[in-house]
Amino acid sequence: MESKKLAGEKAVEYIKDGMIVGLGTGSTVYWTILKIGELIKQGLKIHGVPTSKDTEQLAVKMGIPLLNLSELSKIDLTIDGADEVNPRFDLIKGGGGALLREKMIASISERFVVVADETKYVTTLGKFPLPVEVTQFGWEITKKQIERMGQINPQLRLKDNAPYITDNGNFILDCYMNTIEKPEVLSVQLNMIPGVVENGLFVNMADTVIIGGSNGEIEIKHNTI
Ligand SMILES: O=C[C@H](O)[C@H](O)[C@H](O)COP(=O)(O)O
Repeated sequence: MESKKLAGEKAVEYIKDGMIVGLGTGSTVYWTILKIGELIKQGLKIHGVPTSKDTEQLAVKMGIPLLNLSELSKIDLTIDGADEVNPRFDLIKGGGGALLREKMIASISERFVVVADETKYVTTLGKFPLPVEVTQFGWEITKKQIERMGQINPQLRLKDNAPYITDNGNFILDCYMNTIEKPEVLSVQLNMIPGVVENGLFVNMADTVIIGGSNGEIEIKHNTI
């Protein structure tokens, strides 16, 4: 928790007065949102755009004024967590089920800052099962089509013994693979399957990655690729 807090709180240094800030989802960016709440009490003026219903609730609780994505054409800065990050600034996201809104918001952000603890930084993506958001309608067929791609084992995500339902009313297939050699290829292939709404690969989208270490140190990596 301490390394998540380190990374999460550090990210507020990228926020400037007047910015529109995309607010990610999860237990690392949680610390960013709490810190933003404190700064707002001290006079910081920003607007947030939440990437999930959970984040919306937390942001409201912290007194962060919010904007709706549909009112905007761009976002100054988005801060979000990740399940895995590789040295090419590719990410796996969606462990908390928020991948679609997160990707939509990151895609219109001028700067995308990722906060993570050191366990998330890996040489090759894929140990963490890749979340793929699919329509409820015909999800079994979508699952079969993903299986047919080979070396992928998609499993319907469950919560309390029932299918997990995203904020967008869809299901999630967690795809077990072990290694993802070419995230840029896999991402396109998955999104071409009818019934796939979005996948959790964020290919070279991060501009900055802030990594919190268990030794209390913070490492900041800037994307120059
Ligand atoms: O859907 C959830 C998001 O992609 C999260 O940002 C990701 O799962 C990382 O979450 P955490 O910081 O809790 O590990």
